Amino acid sequence: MTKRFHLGWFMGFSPDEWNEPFANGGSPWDGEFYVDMAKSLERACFDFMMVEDTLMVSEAYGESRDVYLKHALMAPKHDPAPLAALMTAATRKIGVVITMSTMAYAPFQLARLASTLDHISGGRFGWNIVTTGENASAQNFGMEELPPREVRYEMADEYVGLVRQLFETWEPDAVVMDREKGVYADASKVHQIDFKGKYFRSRGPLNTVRSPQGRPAFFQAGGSPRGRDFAAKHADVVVAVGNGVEGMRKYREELRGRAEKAGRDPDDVKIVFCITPTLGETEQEARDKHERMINSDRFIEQSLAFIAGVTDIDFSKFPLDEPLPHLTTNGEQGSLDKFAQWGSGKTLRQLVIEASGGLVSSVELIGTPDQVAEKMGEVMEQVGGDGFLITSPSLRMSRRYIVEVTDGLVPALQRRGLVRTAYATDHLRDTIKEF
Ligand SMILES: Cc1cc2nc3c(=O)[nH]c(=O)nc-3n(C[C@H](O)[C@H](O)[C@H](O)COP(=O)(O)O)c2cc1C
Repeated sequence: MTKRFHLGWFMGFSPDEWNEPFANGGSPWDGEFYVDMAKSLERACFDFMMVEDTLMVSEAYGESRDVYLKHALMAPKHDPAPLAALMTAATRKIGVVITMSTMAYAPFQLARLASTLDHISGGRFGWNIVTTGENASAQNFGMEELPPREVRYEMADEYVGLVRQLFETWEPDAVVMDREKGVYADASKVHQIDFKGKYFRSRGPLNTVRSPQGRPAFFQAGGSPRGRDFAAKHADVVVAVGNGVEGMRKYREELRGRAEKAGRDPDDVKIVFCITPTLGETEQEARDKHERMINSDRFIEQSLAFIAGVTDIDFSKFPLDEPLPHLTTNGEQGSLDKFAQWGSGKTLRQLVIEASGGLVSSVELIGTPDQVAEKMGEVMEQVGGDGFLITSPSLRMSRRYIVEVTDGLVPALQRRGLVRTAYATDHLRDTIKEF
């Protein structure tokens, strides 16, 4: 039997497509657009959707907010937690994962919110653990600048240790609702933790009932060696942008090795790779679409502003037709490395065109649904697993693109036995572990 792989979708509570011929409106703030999307993805049996998040209006490109606001790039971006509640209320099986930064929430507050959302979703909630990589975000939370990556992950390790303990403060049978004795919860089964770490303290217990999954599914995207160790230690699902098939295979092997060193069964850590398929009724139509996108006026500016936003490097300073000098960042080094192709001698313009649409594609997938499905199957076989995280090539969602995937690509994958055709379990962590 063909080995199946997992499908997730990566999106943000950001403006949907607003100025293209098949735009939807650009003001999805009541959540309805994304609720519809969640229903469509559930119909297509996606394992989960993951809502990204950042906490600033960037000024990284050209030291100004202008480009970001002009293109609605990385801002506006609304809070994913209430959206998660709406999306799960409208669905029954699909997992909903939101990004919350260890910099932004007090551990108790995050544990409480995650527990509440796990209840509302009936056990389908996931937390994408990020440490935040931009100074502008840190400054919104009262810091002068972002702590160095090593410190951020040291803090995050302690943070996750603490919230894990908070999730355990209510034993599974703590709520007894004994009418005769008039007891709602058995106090002997609700525990204080008195956590005193280097960075965080919390007394506990949590004031929410133990959630259906006990704790949410943990997602993470470690790119640096330190980040990968963190992912290998904590994550149920690691999301990554691979550098071609070989890069994906190596990343997965390496991460599984780290998980084993951390004392985990590597099969308990699923690795899913970002892709941005471009689909058409014919291969030529798909290629034309792709060409139109990369040759549009705004493409280069948007791509550079995006990579500037996640690396805190001002890409407006570099000439477009010369190679980049070697650069490092306290932000997303992995995204920078993938984008810059160090040593290739390529000009900045060539790099942008090759990154083709948001820097988040692990392999190029352009063609008819059948062609792309076939290639996805081949790639997964070579990589070894465990799935893909789809996002749109323009990083904007449109109903048209969602339908191309749910009614074109997914059925083509299902016909090949490569993805699920039904949900077997109710909880997100079980869905992820099913294969
Ligand atoms: C697919 C993917 C999604 C990510 N989503 C977010 C996000 O929503 N918010 C955020 O602050 N960082 C996000 N990141 C950044 C990661 O959390 C991480 O910082 C990055 O991969 C670099 O790794 P490092 O922290 O080990 O340097 C994402 C990364 C990837 C690859």
